[in-house]
Amino acid sequence: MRGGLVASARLLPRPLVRWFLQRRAQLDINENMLGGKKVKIIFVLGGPGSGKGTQCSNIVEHFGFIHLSAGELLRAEINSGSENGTMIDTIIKEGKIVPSEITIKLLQEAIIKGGNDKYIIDGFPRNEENRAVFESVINISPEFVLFFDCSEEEMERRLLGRNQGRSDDNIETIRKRFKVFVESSLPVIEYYESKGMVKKIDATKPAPEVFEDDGKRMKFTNGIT
Ligand SMILES: Nc1ncnc2c1ncn2[C@@H]1O[C@H](COP(=O)(O)OP(=O)(O)OP(=O)(O)O)[C@@H](O)[C@H]1O
Ligand SMILES: O=c1ccn([C@@H]2O[C@H](COP(=O)(O)O)[C@@H](O)[C@H]2O)c(=O)[nH]1
Ligand SMILES: [Mg+2]
Repeated sequence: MRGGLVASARLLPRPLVRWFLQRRAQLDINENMLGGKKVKIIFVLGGPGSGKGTQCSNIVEHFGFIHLSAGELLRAEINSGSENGTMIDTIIKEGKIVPSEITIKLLQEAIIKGGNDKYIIDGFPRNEENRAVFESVINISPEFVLFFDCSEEEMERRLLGRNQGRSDDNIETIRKRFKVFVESSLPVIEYYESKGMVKKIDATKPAPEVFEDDGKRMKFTNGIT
């Protein structure tokens, strides 16, 4: 295990540290191994409405990754009638961030179930605690991080026009999500930037151009096969 566990443990309440340590033991997690599989992970970050989900579908279609959207997993958890459903629903409507142990457990289970070794994780980690816990306790580092850079004006326009019945696609929640993105999620991107792991994508352009970018689609996978 890398030294990061000590740092991330300091960020966490004691019962949470205990919970994660038990899970590590149960799942026999080693460096970039989960459930006996060696996995490669790309994180996809960017503001609400920057087009992460849209481009992840393209990446799946063209490059054979499994797409895991943390937000979709949380919405599925609400719809499953789970005991945490009401709490997750309230947090999403407030544009806040769900506790790490809930999101990471859902991601872990999805990776273990997934019949693949390449995962593109969309919308996670959302804050420094998410990042530190995932990397140190789950012990998987991303190969790199895609950052979808888009203006708030354009993201707001897209979200208000999304029309998929999401409870957070309203102007009050959108404004709260922008604030949370700047205060909590940008520091995660800055952390990876300081390690030279971020590929910045100009996400303001129309969707086909974001993916094609003069035919350089491979920027999305950095040659991972
Ligand atoms: N490049 C683009 N230009 C215009 N509209 C776009 C573009 N990319 C995505 N959209 C549209 O904007 C809306 C938001 O896109 P998408 O759901 O992919 O964003 P997201 O980053 O996953 O958002 P969230 O964080 O809220 O899940 C959708 O209606 C989508 O069709
Ligand atoms: O890691 C995560 C991912 C998402 N959330 C909550 O869900 C909503 C919607 O997420 P999308 O990625 O935009 O679908 C987000 O605003 C958070 O409230 C989370 O808490 N943690
Ligand atoms: Mg999305």
